[in-house]
Amino acid sequence: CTRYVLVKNTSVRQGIVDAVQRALKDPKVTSVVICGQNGKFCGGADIREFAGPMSGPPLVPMIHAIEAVDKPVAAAIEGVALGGGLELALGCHYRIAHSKAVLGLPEVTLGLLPGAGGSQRLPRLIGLTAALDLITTGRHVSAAEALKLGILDQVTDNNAVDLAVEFVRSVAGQPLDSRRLSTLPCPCPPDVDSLLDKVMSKVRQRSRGALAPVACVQALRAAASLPYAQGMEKERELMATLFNSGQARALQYAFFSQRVVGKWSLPSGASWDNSTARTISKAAVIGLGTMGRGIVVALALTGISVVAVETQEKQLAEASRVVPAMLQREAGRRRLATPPGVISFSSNLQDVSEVELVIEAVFEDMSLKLQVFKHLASVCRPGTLLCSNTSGLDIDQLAAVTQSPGLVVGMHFFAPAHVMKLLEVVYGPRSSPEAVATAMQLGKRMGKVGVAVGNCPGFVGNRMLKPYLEQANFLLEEGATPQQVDEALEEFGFPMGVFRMSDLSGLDVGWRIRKEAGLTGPGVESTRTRQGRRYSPLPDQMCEAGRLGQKTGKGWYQYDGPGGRVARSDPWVDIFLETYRAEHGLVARSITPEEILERCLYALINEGFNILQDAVAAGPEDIDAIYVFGYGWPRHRGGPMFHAGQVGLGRILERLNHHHSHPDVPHLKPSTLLRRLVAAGSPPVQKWREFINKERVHSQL
Ligand SMILES: C[C@H](O)[C@H](C)C(=O)SCCNC(=O)CCNC(=O)[C@H](O)C(C)(C)COP(=O)([O-])OP(=O)([O-])OC[C@H]1O[C@@H](n2cnc3c(N)ncnc32)[C@H](O)[C@@H]1OP(=O)([O-])[O-]
Repeated sequence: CTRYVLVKNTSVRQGIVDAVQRALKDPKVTSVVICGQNGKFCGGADIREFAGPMSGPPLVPMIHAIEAVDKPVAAAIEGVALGGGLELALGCHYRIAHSKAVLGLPEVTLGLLPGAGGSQRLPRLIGLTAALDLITTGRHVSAAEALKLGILDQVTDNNAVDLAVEFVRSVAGQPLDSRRLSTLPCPCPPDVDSLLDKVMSKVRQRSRGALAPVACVQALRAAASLPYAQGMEKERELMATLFNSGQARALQYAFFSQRVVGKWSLPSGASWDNSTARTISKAAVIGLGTMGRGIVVALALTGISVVAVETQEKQLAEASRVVPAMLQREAGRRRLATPPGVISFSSNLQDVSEVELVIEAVFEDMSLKLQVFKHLASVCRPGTLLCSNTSGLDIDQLAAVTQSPGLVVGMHFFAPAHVMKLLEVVYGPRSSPEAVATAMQLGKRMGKVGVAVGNCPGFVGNRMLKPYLEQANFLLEEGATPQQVDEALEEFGFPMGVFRMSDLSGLDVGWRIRKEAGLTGPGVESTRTRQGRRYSPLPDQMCEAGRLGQKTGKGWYQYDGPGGRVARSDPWVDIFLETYRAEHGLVARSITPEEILERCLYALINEGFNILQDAVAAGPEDIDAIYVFGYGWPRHRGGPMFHAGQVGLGRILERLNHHHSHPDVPHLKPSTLLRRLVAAGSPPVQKWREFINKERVHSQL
């Protein structure tokens, strides 16, 4: 028996072909074990190879060659068997794994489908129903689940390679026909067509407009209805369609962006690889409203002990009841490796004197936050990191009231804080690299996608949201309905349009921010130009009419009472808009979905370019990760900045100029950076960082 250690990408394929050939020719070899290196079987194809021509032997015939071998071949799976890695294992006659191994066919998350026979072999092994679940979701399964499903033959806590060697020796000489998956029928339920139709409508609904999940179902339909060879032809056709699609490129960009943002850097030169993070074991959360409770749970899930402080007795009593249940539910769902941290509840800020990090999550009111930070500065021991969950207020102003401004950063969570993956880590000019590194590391421990961003009103996500919402409101003034705007955005791929989203989060959230900014409220003149910019008072008037969204049963839509979830159009809103337009002499015009997307999305993208220009985000990947993980941007479109590259920067610039030139559609003045990139020939999004850094060096010279 010969062990062949393999590594990923072209050299893997060549190595396997050579090894199998040698094994076949060598009469002393009775059986073969294929294993990985350094405790990792194979993570699948090298995604970086997709951009260029594939070299080396193709995967499909290589796996067929293995399956056809007349000596038993076992895959010894440690670490991961994902994508092409699992497809390789499915071509083997047996599969043995370590109990900690993870398996899956995640191609759909990259805009692809299992293109090396996985869509045809897996359903023949575990049945159509189970294969539909794994392939259309791309989810990973543990070794235990894989054993239960029938993917694995044995699982061990000991050395999987040794067990595979012993096992495959024991079956040497036995017939292999029943082990060659491509020769087996595909086990299907009696109502196979209705199952496939049901799954097809589910995947279409789950990620609207995404191509890969639909193709996965089509490939599995082929597995269920065609002979293997024809099924493989169908898989090849579908893969060819997906491989060069914009969605595949967008999803592969999103895969790498999620990792790029972890390699953060600050304008000061501090970065992930030259800064030291402090490991936190005791933390505190101040303010136990919805966000504070979620943050307490997110921290405790990492094993950190948490002091949860709320000065309002009623709020504290409710949190003391609700939070443990939230923690128990979430801990059960995640099968934690370490037990959750202990949570203690208190109404006394003095009780945070021994913690290493505090996250303030009180009401979004600067005077209140300043009070809390002043108090914390006097209570906490020196060296304690003080973080704020503010969604856009000035971090540096908070830092200024403490003795150690270097230890103040923003940790902006997104509701629900224990579920949403995005975390904006906001550094002020005085934030130390240690504070940023510690917050980023803590975010990673919480399973978040942490993005380091600069301190400005709204930081990155909410700063871009502002012009996006403005344009949506302007479109209502000009003749659109909330349904039309939402439908255009949902057709683009957002799970919820902007007005449905406002109803969900509550119209009063934005109203409070605009009042805090002096844009509306008692004593502010109700004109359509405020602070020098066109302003739409529509949302304010909705709030003044008590229409706050789902919480009041009425907002841009109507619901079955307060807390209702099902949005229905409301004639009251149509009359409200008609009356408003008449009052202001506005004549409604018909507005196309294309204009809605241009006005909303290009306004958002343009602000993204301004953010890059201001160095508030280090690169387009940071902005795209923020929008994919925090704002529902469809992942199969990569993110706003990636999308801009796909539309064409010249086109974006031309449309912004077109709309900006219209006297009644201001604020779409193209960003200088956008203009510079177009003038430089519109480099691909992966090159923008270089361009920005080079520009910055020139501008400082
Ligand atoms: C024919 C076939 O049908 C089709 C066509 C395919 O097979 S398509 C491909 C299918 N395979 C996948 O989808 C697996 C994708 N990878 C993962 O899920 C995870 O990586 C991991 C395996 C579970 C490990 O997680 P990790 O947390 O320990 O490390 P990491 O931080 O994620 O990754 C560590 C480093 O490795 C890089 N990396 C990981 N997987 C990669 C891949 N498949 N290709 C290229 N680079 C990869 C990653 O960018 C990072 O780089 P850098 O930032 O260090 O420069």
